[in-house]
Amino acid sequence: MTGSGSAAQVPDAVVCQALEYSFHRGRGKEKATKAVDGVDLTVRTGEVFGLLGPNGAGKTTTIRAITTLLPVPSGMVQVFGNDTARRKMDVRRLLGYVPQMLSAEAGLTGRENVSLFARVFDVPHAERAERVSQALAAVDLTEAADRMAGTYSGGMVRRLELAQALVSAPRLLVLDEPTIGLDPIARTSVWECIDAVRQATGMTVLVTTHYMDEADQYCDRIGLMDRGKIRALGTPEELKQRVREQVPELASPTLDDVFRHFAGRDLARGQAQEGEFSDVRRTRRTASRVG
Ligand SMILES: Nc1ncnc2c1ncn2[C@@H]1O[C@H](COP(=O)(O)OP(=O)(O)OP(=O)(O)O)[C@@H](O)[C@H]1O
Repeated sequence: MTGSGSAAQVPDAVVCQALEYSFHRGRGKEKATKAVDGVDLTVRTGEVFGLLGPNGAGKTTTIRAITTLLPVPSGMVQVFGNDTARRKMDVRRLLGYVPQMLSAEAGLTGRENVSLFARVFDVPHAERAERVSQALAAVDLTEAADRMAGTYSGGMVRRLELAQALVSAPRLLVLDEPTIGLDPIARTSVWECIDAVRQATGMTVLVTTHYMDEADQYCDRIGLMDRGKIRALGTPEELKQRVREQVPELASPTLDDVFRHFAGRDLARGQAQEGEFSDVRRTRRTASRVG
């Protein structure tokens, strides 16, 4: 699969074709939830791609398949041309992943946390100290680097987790709800760090979020996901333009209007109806992050 546009021969960062994933439960695994239902998706090399949708839409399941943390029972996923089913370790070497779950250790300093990741990801010993310092500097944690992570604010913890993911110099950074539960200032600083690293390295970023304003401001293209399917895909402006053409009375649609148009319901309603358990789980994750 080659990249689109003029950058021919450069493989796309991610290609998903007809991706499906179901969770089975019950004694005989007879009850199934189809979390991902035929997703076709391309993330172009160098872009910031946002997977946007309410709780339970299937975003996390999709990125867990892309990051090789879930098998792909049906469909195909490639990362920079590597099939995740056949070249799992090659794919993992190309990735940095910041999951929703807390991945920093409170009882270690920021520097120790990042060093741990440098060792796990085989950063050469001779380069390790320098690379750790660079990763901490990239997320503006140089001054706090030798403090215990348990003393960090929620925003600092998220930036520390970014540094952990960046220390192996990934070509693709995958972030699952990177700003969930943060105040607006901390959210902005997380995005500024992501943006600065991307400008400096040309790294591709795949991010899930349900914050429409962030997607609008920071993502080059977005995929609107609901109930396991991609409902619409394009730049924020392209999606708004499609709504303007199809609903002329909406002269200045927001991304919320775009979601409502393509998913047939409000993003907020999707959250309230399907996201209660996720919301509690997420609030707890956030509390443990900050606490
Ligand atoms: N381990 C699991 N076992 C059973 N069902 C699951 C599991 N993980 C997710 N699901 C279900 O799969 C569907 C998609 O969940 P997923 O976490 O991918 O959505 P999401 O868009 O990332 O939402 P959230 O941000 O709330 O995690 C939901 O219906 C969810 O309840």
